[in-house]
Amino acid sequence: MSDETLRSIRRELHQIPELGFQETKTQQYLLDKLTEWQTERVQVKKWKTGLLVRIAGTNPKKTIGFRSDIDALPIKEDTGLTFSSTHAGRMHACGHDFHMTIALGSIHYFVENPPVDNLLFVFQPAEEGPGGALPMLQSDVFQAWFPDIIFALHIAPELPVGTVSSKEGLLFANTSELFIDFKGKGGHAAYPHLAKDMTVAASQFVVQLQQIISRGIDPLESALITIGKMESGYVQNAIAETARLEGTIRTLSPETMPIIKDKLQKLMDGFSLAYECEIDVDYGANYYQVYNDASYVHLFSKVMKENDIKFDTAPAAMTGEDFGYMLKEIPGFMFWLGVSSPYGLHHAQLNPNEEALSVGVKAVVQTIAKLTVNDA
Ligand SMILES: CC(=O)N[C@@H](CCC[C@H](N)C(=O)O)C(=O)O
Repeated sequence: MSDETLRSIRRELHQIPELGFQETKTQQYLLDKLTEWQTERVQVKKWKTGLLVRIAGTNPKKTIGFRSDIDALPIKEDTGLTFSSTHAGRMHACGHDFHMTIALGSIHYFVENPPVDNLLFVFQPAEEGPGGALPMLQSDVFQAWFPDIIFALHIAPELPVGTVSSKEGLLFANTSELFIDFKGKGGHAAYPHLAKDMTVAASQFVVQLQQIISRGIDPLESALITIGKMESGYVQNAIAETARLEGTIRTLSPETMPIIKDKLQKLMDGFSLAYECEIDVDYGANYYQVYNDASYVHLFSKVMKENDIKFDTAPAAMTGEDFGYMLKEIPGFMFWLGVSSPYGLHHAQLNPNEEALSVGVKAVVQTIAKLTVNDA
C-alpha cells in the first residue's frame, strides 16, 4: 500500500474518534475497507464494536495474531490540523488511528501476498477503558480462531521515526482506575461551621494520598497515583456538598496494587471521620501488566536490524495496556513504534509523524514473515 493511501486512511480514522464500546463508525469504516479487498482467504467476524479478521494461510502450521486497539479518548483536540476530529471532545490522542492503519496496511499486504501460516488481525475496542481485551479474549469468536502467537505495537512520540523499541519481560505496568466520591453537607459560603466542605476534604485528600507512595511503598517498587480530574460544588458562593476525584493507580508488580488499595481504604476511613463525610471508592477497570516473551523480543530485534529499522531496548513504562491479558494467555510481545511528536500521548496537540506508518507496516509484515519460518 502506498504511503499516500496509508496517510489518507489514517486521516479518515483520525476524524472519527469514538470512546470504548461506542466505536460503531470506526467498525463500519474498517468493514468497508476490508470489503474492498475481500478474497476467499479473508473471513471477518464482529465482536461488539470490534472485529476479528482471519486470513487463511497457504500451508498453515500455526496462527499468528496481531492486535490493534480502536478506541479514542475524551480529549478536545487542539492540533489545528485540517483533518482534526469531527467528534466534539473526542480525540485519537493515543495513536490508535495509527495502530488501525498499520493493521489495515498489513492486511492489504497479505491479501496481495497470501501468507503461509494463518493470520488473525484483532481490532479491539475499549483499550482506554473499560477494557475490551479480556472479554474479547474470552469470547467464542476469539476462542474459535485462537492464535498461537500474538503481538501488538504502540506509538512512541519520544522516539524518532525509523526506530522501534521493546524489552524482554515487563514492559507496561499493572493499572487500576480510581474514582472517589465525597458526600458532606452543603451550605452558604459565609457559614462554613454549619456545613461539611467537600472541596476542602477532597483537596486535602489529593495531597495526602501521594504519601501512600512516598511513605507506604518500598522505594525499590515503582508505583504511582495520578488524579487526572477533580470536581466539586456548583457555584462560587456555596459550600460544596459533593466532590469527585478520578485517577489511576500504576504498579510495576501485581503484588503492590492491593497494598496501595488497602492504604487508600485506611486513608478514606480517616478522612470520613475527620471531615464528617461519606467516601465511596470504585476501582473501575484494572489491567494486568504487559509481559513480553524474551525469545520473541529477541527475534523481533533481529528482524528489525535485517530491515534497516533501528531497534532500541526500551525501559519499562508506567503506561497500562489491556493487551497484557492477551499476553498472559498467548506467547508474544509488544513494541513501541517511533513517531517523533513534540507532544506526548494523551496530549491535545499530539501529532505523530505519518512517515512512521510505512515503518509500522514493514515491522509488522516482516515480523510475521519471520515468525512463519522461525518459531523463536
Ligand atoms: C497506552 C496507554 O496510554 N494506555 C492507557 C490505559 C488506561 C487504562 C485505564 N483507563 C487507567 O487509567 O487505569 C494508560 O493510561 O496508560
